[in-house]
Amino acid sequence: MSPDPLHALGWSANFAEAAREMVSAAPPEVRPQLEPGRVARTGRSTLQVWTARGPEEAALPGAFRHAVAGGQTSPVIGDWVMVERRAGSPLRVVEVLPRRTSFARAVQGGLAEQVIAANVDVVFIVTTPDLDFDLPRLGRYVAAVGLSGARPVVLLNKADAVPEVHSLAGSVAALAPDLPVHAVAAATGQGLDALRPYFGEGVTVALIGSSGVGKSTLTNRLLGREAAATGAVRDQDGQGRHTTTTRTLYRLPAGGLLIDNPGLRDIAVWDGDAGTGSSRFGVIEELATRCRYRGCTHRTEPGCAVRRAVERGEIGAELVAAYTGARDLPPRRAKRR
Ligand SMILES: Nc1nc2c(ncn2[C@@H]2O[C@H](COP(=O)(O)OP(=O)(O)OP(=O)(O)O)[C@@H](O)[C@H]2O)c(=O)[nH]1
Ligand SMILES: [Zn+2]
Repeated sequence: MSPDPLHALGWSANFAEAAREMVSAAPPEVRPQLEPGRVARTGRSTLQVWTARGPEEAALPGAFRHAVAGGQTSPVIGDWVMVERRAGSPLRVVEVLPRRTSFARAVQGGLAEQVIAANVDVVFIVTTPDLDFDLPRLGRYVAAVGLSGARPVVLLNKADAVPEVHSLAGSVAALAPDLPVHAVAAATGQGLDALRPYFGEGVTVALIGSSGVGKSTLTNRLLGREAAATGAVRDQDGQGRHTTTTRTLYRLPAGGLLIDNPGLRDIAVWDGDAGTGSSRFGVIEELATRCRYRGCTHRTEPGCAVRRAVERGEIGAELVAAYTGARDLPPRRAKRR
């Protein structure tokens, strides 16, 4: 298998290492049947995965669907999974490789987390001054994106129709150090050339922003085709508030990948918990599923995946301190998994 098609999909050394470990832990007769693929679309019992051969359907065994605490991680869009290819049977998902970044939102009133997208490198936070523009809230989204592990970039859209776009760029850029801000008009293409450099080979970009800011228009512009239904279409077919219903990973003609996902794109789902609640800790909770002990406090236990991530510089020690401080419960006896 040539590695090149995978690199174009975002494959990197970390994933390769995790895949090697996984393969070497498998029974010898199974090893040659295992290969990686990237989740481009999720369904209930099947996924679309992109392997070195191209887009393929893969079966999702039940263990992934009824994932409970301590069970198998359920694949989400953007995940790298290992699939088993056996002659005469359909491709089958075997394992989800550790995520480099993950977006989660609180569900069940903050009691649980749902990961929406994985392995996103850059998030375009799309906003426009003609809608409910709120600088402090934008600042919270920027911070939340940073904590997820992705790089935040703000797009002030509708520059053709809303002149305030230009006067606001300065105050938006001041929200965080080195925060890129671009004034664009998705409808006319104005300013979009400045976005091309983000779409390097294998780089995954996701879009978030309130309804009506122009995410679908931007997606179509970047893809050069009508992939996502825009507001105008929605008004005609009279469907619900959001027109984009499939969770889709797109490949851009010039390289790079774009996730336009209804669960991710509406920043309202982050509201309220983006600054202080559990969503900023999604990365840690994801890592914690790989700690050796269930109930690991991420302080002194051996085999702690959270501390290992800090040591590797993958997450900040301050975030972990905030997290462990947030749940400073009486010590529980750690249970070996
Ligand atoms: N003037 C102007 N209008 C734009 C621009 N981009 C989008 N629009 C319009 O804004 C409306 C909403 O655009 P969409 O692309 O559907 O917005 P969306 O963010 O995908 O909205 P949801 O699907 O509801 O989340 C449409 O009528 C677009 O034509 C722009 O750059 N300039
Ligand atoms: Zn731990």
